[in-house]
This record gives sequence, structure tokens and C-alpha cells, in this order.
Amino acid sequence: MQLPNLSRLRGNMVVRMALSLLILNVAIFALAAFSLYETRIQYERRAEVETRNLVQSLASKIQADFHTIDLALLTIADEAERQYDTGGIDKAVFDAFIEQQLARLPKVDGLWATDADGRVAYGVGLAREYVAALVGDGHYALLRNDANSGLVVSKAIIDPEKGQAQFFLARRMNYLDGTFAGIIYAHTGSAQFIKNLSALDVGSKGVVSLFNDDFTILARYPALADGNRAAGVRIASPLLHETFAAGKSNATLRSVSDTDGVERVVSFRQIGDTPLNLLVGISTESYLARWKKESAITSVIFFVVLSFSLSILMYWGLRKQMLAKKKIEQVNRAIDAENEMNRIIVHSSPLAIYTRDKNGLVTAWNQACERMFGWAEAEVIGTPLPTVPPGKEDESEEFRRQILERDRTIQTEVQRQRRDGTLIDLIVTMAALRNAAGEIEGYLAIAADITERKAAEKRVEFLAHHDTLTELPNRLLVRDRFNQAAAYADREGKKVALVFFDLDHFKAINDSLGHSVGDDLLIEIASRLKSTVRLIDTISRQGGDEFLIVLSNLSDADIIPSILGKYKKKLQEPFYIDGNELPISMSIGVALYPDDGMDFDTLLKKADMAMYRAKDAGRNTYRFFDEQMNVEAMDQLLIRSGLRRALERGEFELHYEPQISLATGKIVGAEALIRWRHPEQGLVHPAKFIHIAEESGLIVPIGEWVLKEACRQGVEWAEQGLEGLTIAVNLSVMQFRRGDLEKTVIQALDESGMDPRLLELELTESVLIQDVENVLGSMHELKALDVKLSIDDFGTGYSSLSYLKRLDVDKLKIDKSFVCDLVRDADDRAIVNAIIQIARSLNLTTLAEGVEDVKIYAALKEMGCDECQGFYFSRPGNAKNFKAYYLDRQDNPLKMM
Ligand SMILES: Nc1nc2c(ncn2[C@@H]2O[C@H](COP(=O)(O)O[C@H]3[C@@H](O)[C@H](n4cnc5c(=O)[nH]c(N)nc54)O[C@@H]3COP(=O)(O)O)[C@@H](O)[C@H]2O)c(=O)[nH]1
Repeated sequence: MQLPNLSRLRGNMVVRMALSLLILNVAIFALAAFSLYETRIQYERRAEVETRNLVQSLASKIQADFHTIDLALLTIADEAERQYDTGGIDKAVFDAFIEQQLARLPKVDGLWATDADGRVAYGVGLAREYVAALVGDGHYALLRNDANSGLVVSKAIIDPEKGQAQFFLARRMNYLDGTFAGIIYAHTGSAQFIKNLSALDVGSKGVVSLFNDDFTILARYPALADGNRAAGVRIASPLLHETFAAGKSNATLRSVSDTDGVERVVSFRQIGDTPLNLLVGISTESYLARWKKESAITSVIFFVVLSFSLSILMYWGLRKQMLAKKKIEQVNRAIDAENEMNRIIVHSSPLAIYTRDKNGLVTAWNQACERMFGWAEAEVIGTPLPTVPPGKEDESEEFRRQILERDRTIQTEVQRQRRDGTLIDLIVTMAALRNAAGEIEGYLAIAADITERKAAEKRVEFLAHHDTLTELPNRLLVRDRFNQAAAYADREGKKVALVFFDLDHFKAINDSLGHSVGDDLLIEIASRLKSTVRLIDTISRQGGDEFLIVLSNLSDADIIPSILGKYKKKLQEPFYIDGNELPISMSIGVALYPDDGMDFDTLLKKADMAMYRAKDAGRNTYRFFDEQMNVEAMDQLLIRSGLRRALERGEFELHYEPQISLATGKIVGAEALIRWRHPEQGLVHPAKFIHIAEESGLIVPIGEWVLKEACRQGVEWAEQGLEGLTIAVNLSVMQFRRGDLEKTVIQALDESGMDPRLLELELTESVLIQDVENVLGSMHELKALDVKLSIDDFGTGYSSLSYLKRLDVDKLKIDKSFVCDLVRDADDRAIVNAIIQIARSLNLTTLAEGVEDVKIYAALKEMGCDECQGFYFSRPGNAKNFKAYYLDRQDNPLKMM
């Protein structure tokens, strides 16, 4: 899941956004602060300018007032001078004159004049008493002594009780000669000034003060907080003092008032040349009130902006949070769905899926696990894995260690146990499980039950090396065992024997009793041999009725006959299969390592050869391989390779053996017998090559040639006067199986023009028994052609009499093995007699083969046999010889009797 990354991403975006807004707000704040600071400076400057202007303006106004007063004083001084000049001052007139002037001066409430001695002599209005007190003051001496002293402002007189200051503007009065005549005073008080002062708008907590050059306040607006008018209070401001000390007559300062504690911007200015100074102060609070208002508005705007941006940020953050929450919910739902899907997949999986934590305890266990191992989920969760069988703990632990410590994914085949203790084969894939932090916290295992597959593999492996029927080792395995035995023999100076067994007449058992009886017999034989061989020896089935035993660790080959005797004894006891008592015998061939060969294939071939020699020797015996066998084998090989060429080169010829009627002594037929005129070996008899032709399949074209040649010869003879002669032709079982026999017979008859009734087809009993239905079908078709059928070598096989009926056979040929000893052997005689009786009862003709003397002939005649053949009459000869014999015989049928 990518959730942490999404969250981090969103977190980064929020932080970035918040930072941007913060920076924006800081910038706005800084701008606003700077702007406010600048505005404040402006306001301060404006206040300074304003105080300067106000003090200037007020000082001018006061100076104008002083000038008006001075004009009045000058006028009065002039009047006094004129009156002195005209005889002296008339007090009444002069007072009246002064009163006139006073009336024109609204800000003056008394005009008083002294004489040259300082006595207040004239005047009207208020404050006469103060004028007397002024005499002796510094200004007085100035005015008296300086004729040009101009307007002089007297020292203020403070009335502490009233809180008022009284002061006077004075001018020297002269006599006509210019000498000092007295002083004219215009009285004014702080109240007058306060009117002027209060006319100024100095704002809240502003101040307008008139003070003396000794820093004594003469008038102040507004009054002090305690109601005092402040006159007489001394200004203590060090800054003001310093400024005065520096000789400045005007300046603008910022200071905190020592009288009322208010901070102000103040400008002061000396009024003309008077000792009076005017001070205008605008309180910081006042001049900054607007600034503060603007600041407040700016602050409000800023905070509105800030709040707005914070709101936007919060909204954006919340929105992001909501979206993130939604996304998380979506992701969680997707995770839940995925988990649910995983749960369903895991639980419905046909594969066993379980998980274990780091300590090896089971943390998950699906239904397939329950089915596969037999433990329910509730039983195993939180417990160690119960499926590890005893002895496999270390293996399981090693897997777990590799996954957890080396982070390996393991796929392996293991054996585990079910609840009932049975073992099952599994293919397991194991991989580490990690938590959200990426740490390994356990592992997952997915297991499939491969017990059946493993069993099948084992079975395939077994079958690859064993025979399916008997479960004995097969040729592959026995070869391996031989190699091991040979290697051991090399080291120890020992011998190894390959003993090749072939069951005698097994084919007949198979054919007569069926394959299942044959199979059961082979199983039983295998079992007996198995129980007889030593542990170090190996018995195997080579196929069919062939067995091979590897006898290991032989010190001497002399021991082998006694070992074979042991086997023979074991096999001599009859077998009981499916209700049949089956006595068996074996033909055995033996080849020795290293004497006869150094490899398995060579020795097997030689043991096989030796086995055939045992067969040739009459079966139920054994033969050791000798080199002569090899020579014979080579002959056979040459025969095999020469057979095909023989047909192409026309090396075959037919010899004919006469068949005699016992009743007439006349030749009634001829058995066609093939011969091979080999370019080097001369005339080769069929016993040497027919079985090879059968093995190779060449018997089919060879048999076709025989049929055609026999028919051709039969017709030729018939045309030459050998009439009514039956030509008997031997058929091989291969011709039934591989060839289109009926078609071949028809062709032979058609091509030759032979009378089908003169063609006799000889079949051995084994031909009849193999593939019965197929052979029956073929034979019925052949019979339909009107050809005759005879059973060759009758009495040697396992044929059933019922077949004889079904086959519609014409003749039984009694095998020569019964015939040749007929005279001496009562058993043979009995057999021959029985066959003749059976044939008679079935209305079949009998023919006895192998009549070698006249006694046999006589005995057969006496027994009622119909026909006979044998060397007593004639050996098989070529067509020319046969014809000669025939002609000779026909003329004197009883010649040999
Ligand atoms: N499928 C085919 N089989 C054929 C053909 N030609 C011959 N054969 C079979 O080969 C076997 C050997 O035959 P052969 O060497 O020719 O021997 C035959 C006779 O010579 C021999 N015989 C006849 N009379 C006597 C006798 O008095 N004593 C004695 N020891 N041998 C004798 O018997 C052979 C004929 O036997 P049978 O066929 O059973 O009648 C042999 O099995 C032939 O069948 C062929 O063309 N096709």
C-alpha cells in the first residue's frame, strides 16, 4: 500500500502552503509595521511642525497685542511729555487720557504711570498696588537709565493663592529734554493670556504655556489636574534647560512633562525681546491618536487578511484533510476489499496456505490445510507447526532460519505428516512476510499435495527398472547390477554368470489356456526363482517367458550346475494356476564373465545362444556357451541376410514327398517342401531357415512363392498325366497374421489354373489355436474356395477337438514322433490308434508321417490309417525325381510291400 507516501505528500503540501501563507503574512505584517512606523514618524513631524506653527502664530499674536499696548503706552508717554512741556501734568486730564487708552486695550486692565521718583501718580484700572512693588525691579533701572530702552516687560508677579501671574509692559516717559520722567505701565495678567492660549487647538492633553526666562510658568492652558492655574510653577525639564543654556530662543523637543507626566512634542519660542517664552505642546497621545486609529485599522486589516488567509489555510488544510481522509477511507476500503479477496482466495484455495510468526507459531491456516493435514484452524493457531514429522524438525528449522535470517524464498519438496500420522509428499513455497515497516515478521507457506505424483514418479521409476508383470528388475536394472558385479569380480578375481532361462512350450500354454494363465504362471515362476536366488544375485525378466539371473561373486564356474539344479528343483514342483496343473521345464543358457565376454550385451547374446542350444538339445536342460555356438550363430546371421536375396535370385526350389494311400498303395499326393539352394552352402533344409524367415517376416513372400510354385507344378503334372494328385503346402502362422492368405491362394489358383480340390493346406495345431477367431474366419474362406485343410503334427499340441469340428478340417497328419516308434512303443501305438479313431469318428482322413520301414507301414494299415508318407517310400525329391518316382510307383503300387 502507498498510503504513507500519499500522507507524506499531502503533509508536505500542507506545510508548503502554510509556510507560503506565513511568509505572505509576515511580509504583509512587516509592510504594515513599516508603514505604521513611517506614518508615526510623519505624524511626529507633523506634530512638530504644528507645534512650531502654533507657537509661532501665538507668539506673533502676543507680540501684536504687545505692540498695540506699546502704541498705547507710547501715546500716553507722548501725552505725558506734552503735558510736562505745557506746564506739568494735569492729573485729571492725564488720567482721563489714560482711561481713554485703556478703553482701547481690551487685554489691559490697568494703566498706571509713576513719576520720576517712582511713585504711582497717575492711571486707571486694576493692579495699582503691584506697580509700587515693581519700583526697584531690574526693568525700572533699565527704563530710568536708558532713554532708548523701548518697551520693557516687567518681572511677573505671582499670586500663588490665585495661581495667577501679573506682569506689566512698561515704557519710559520723558520730559521734553529727554530726561526720565517716570514709567507708564500696562497691566495684564495670566488670565488675559489664558484666553489667547485656550484659543489654540492643541488637542487632547495638549498644552500652551507662557513662562518666564527663569522657567517659571506664567500662564498655562489647560489648568493643572488639581485645578491650579500653574502660575509660579517652575518647569524642570532638563532638556528645556539645556536648550536654553545653549542659547536657543526657540526649539522643538519631545519630552515628558514633569508637571503632569504627559509625553508631548513641544515647541517653545521667546516672545520678541521680552523675558517671556511661549510653549506649545501636543501630546503624543493626541497626535498619535489618528495614527493609532490608522494602526488599529491597519492591524484590523492585517488581522482580517491574516484571519482570512488562516481561514483559507484552515479550509484548504481541512479540505485536504477531508480529501485525505476520503482517500484513506477509499484506500482502506480497497485494502479491506483486497484483504477480503485475499482471505477468500486463501480460504478457497485448493493449495494449503499457512503462515508462521518469527517464533514459528502458526498465525494463519486455510481450509485446504484443514483438509490436507486434518487439524482445524482453531487447533493450530498460536501453536508450533504440527505437521513436521519426527526426525524432520531440523530440516523445518533450517528452512525457517534461511527465510527469516537470509530473506530467502524457498521452493522445495518435503514430507510432512497428517493428523493420523500418515506421511504426505508436498511441494512447498516459503517466503518471508513483512510488516508495514518492512521488517520480516514471519513467513508464508503454500503447499500442494504431490503424494500421488511422487507415488507415480516412484512407480515410473520402479517401472523404468522393473518388469510390470513380475515386478522383477528389468534388463536396464539387471545390466546395472551386472556392471557392479563385474567391477567387484575384477577387484576380487571372481567370475559372474549370466543365466538365461526360457520356459519350454510356454507358447503352447499361452495359446491353449490363455494369456492370463500364462501371466499368472510367469508371476509364480518369478516368485519361486526370487525365493531361490541369493541376495547378492539378481533375477530379472527379459520379456515373454525369458528370465535372466546374474550370479555374482563366483569363485569357479563349476558351482553353476549345482545352482541351476537348485532352480530346477524349485521349478519342478507343479504349478497350479486357475485350476490347471502345469508342469514346466526350462531351457537354460549360461555365459561367463570375463571368460565369454567383457560386457553385458555380449554375454547376454551368448547366454541366449546357449539357451537355444539347450532347446535344440531337447529342452529342460542347460548349456554353457562355447565358441562353436558362435560359429553357428554366425551361420544363422548369414542365413538371415541371405534369405531376401535368395527370393530375389530364385534360389528356392520345392521338393516333393509322396503321400501314399494305404488302401491302394498308390501315390495320392505330394507334400511340397521348400529347399534353398545356397550358392556356397549348397542345399539348405527348411529346419535351418524357416524359423528365421518367420522371425523376419520373410515367410510371407516366401510362402506366397511356395503356394504359386506348388500350384504351377501341380497343374504341370496334371497336364503330364499325373492326375488326381493332391499337392500339400505347409502354411506358417505368420501367413495368417501378416499376409493376405486368401487372396494369395486365389491368385495362386487363378494364375496356375489349379483345381482347388487338389490343393491341401497344412496347418500346425499352434496356428489353429493362436488368434482363433481370425484363423477360423480365414479357414472358412479358404474352405469356401474348395481347397482341403489338414492339421500337421497332430498330437503334439494342445488343440481341442471342438476346433476340428468348427474348422471343417479334412485330414489329420499324425506326427512322426508317434509314428516312428509305433512298432516298439505301445504308448505311441495307442496314441496313433486314438488319433485314427477320432478322425474316423469325425469323418476325417488320417495321414501318418515318418514311415521309415515296412513294419510301421503294415501296422498303420492294420490300424486303419488312410494315408502315409516317409522315407520308407521316398525322401523328398525335386519335381523331376518325384515325377519319376510317381510314374514308377503307379505302375507297381504294391512293389514295396
Ligand atoms: N511353412 C513351411 N514349412 C515348411 C515348408 N517346407 C518345409 N517346411 C517345414 O520345415 C520342416 C522341415 O521340413 P523338412 O526338412 O523338409 O522335413 C520334412 C521331411 O523331410 C521330414 N520327413 C518325412 N518323412 C520322414 C521320415 O520318415 N523320417 C524323418 N526323420 N523325417 C521325415 O518331415 C518333414 C515334413 O514334416 P511335416 O511338415 O510335419 O509334414 C517341417 O516342419 C516342414 O513342415 C514350407 O514350404 N513352408
